[in-house]
Amino acid sequence: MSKNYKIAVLPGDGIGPEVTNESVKVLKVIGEAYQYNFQFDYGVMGAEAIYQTGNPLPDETLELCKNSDAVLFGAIGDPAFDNNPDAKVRPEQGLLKLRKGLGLFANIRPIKTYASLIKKSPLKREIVEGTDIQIYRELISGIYFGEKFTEENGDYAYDVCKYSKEEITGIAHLAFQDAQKRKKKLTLIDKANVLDTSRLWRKIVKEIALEYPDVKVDFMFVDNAAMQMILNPKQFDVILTENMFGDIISDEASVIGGSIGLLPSASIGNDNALFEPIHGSYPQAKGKGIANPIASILSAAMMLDHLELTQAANKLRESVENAIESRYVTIDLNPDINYSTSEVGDFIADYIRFSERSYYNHENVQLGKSTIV
Ligand SMILES: NC(=O)C1=CN([C@@H]2O[C@H](COP(=O)(O)OP(=O)(O)OC[C@H]3O[C@@H](n4cnc5c(N)ncnc54)[C@H](O)[C@@H]3O)[C@@H](O)[C@H]2O)C=CC1
Ligand SMILES: CC(C)CC(=O)C(=O)O
Ligand SMILES: [Mg+2]
Repeated sequence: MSKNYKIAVLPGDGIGPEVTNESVKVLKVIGEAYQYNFQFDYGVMGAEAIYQTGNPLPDETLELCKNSDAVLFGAIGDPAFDNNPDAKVRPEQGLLKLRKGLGLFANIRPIKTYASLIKKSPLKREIVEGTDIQIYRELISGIYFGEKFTEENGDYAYDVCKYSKEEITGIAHLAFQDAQKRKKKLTLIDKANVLDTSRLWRKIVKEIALEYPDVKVDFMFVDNAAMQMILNPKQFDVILTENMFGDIISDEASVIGGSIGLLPSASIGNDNALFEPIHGSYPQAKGKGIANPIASILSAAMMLDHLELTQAANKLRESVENAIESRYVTIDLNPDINYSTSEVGDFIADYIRFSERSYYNHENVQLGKSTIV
């Protein structure tokens, strides 16, 4: 009997719906090939939700997510709000409220390279080749969640950065446990020469490190880390950092692989999990069919890992690698060939179909007839 999984799908704004469509497309094929019953329930959020309901995260959307096995999220954001400093309600508030409401304290962002894309990076081959980093970004505290104030005359404003021991402890343990399975190195990125919150991070991470004696810990100021990330990214194994530093450092790290359109993430809490590309809504590309869907599809693979569907997760990653190595990619990675968002999704879906024997038999398709593999 096939197992049921309830997946909440929040496509969001800009390119969010286009890239999320491709993830749902490939997940449907995975479901058929491996006999998993994925039920996709859609929710509205972001600018789209503001236009429809006045609220960037309607209660029904949060409830839908809470009652699901996992959430697949696209992206939110709209220039109508970005260009209006007086907007009282913003799409981004919906995303922060969603992360907080689901208790998603750890955002995990893997950074890696693909052999055929090494030359797409603006950095030298010897710098990027073999990079393999896991960034653990705290996701529901820090300056994005502290109190805010703007004076009525608009001449004065502040955002407060706060952290508690509990908020640091949960994600730190996850990062140390991952480091134990990897190269056993953890770098805390902070600004402990200036910020009290960073000094708290250092103190707590040093205490927790005693429980993981096999993991080598080092500390790096974020300004230096920004430079080291593009000078010598291979020095990093697991990076642990607070919310805003992790946001910025991970976008910077996307130049190593060749495009931010490749980078997925998992946002993990005690009771819920959400999977999202690290990029935003890229509004300039909306509706053009040029957005790279791979960040979203690899986020779906992280979702399969989370659901303990490891074989399917590995198949999905293999299919993405096949598309990349076959140069079947969007314009950000190949301006000469330039496949569309949905063509890349189709290619990945077809690879799964044609490489899964059970699916062949099921569909009565003759083995060896594929033009794709
Ligand atoms: N998680 C989320 O929903 C996020 C939302 N945003 C929102 O998105 C909007 C746009 O923000 P930006 O700063 O321009 O960041 P962005 O990540 O949307 O785009 C920055 C640049 O990255 C590249 N890019 C992004 N996604 C791509 C994809 N799938 N394929 C190929 N290239 C891609 C494009 O060159 C683009 O100009 C804003 O409203 C912002 O608030 C920004 C970051 C995260
Ligand atoms: C729009 C922000 C709230 C989020 C962001 O940039 C991110 O999570 O990468
Ligand atoms: Mg970001």
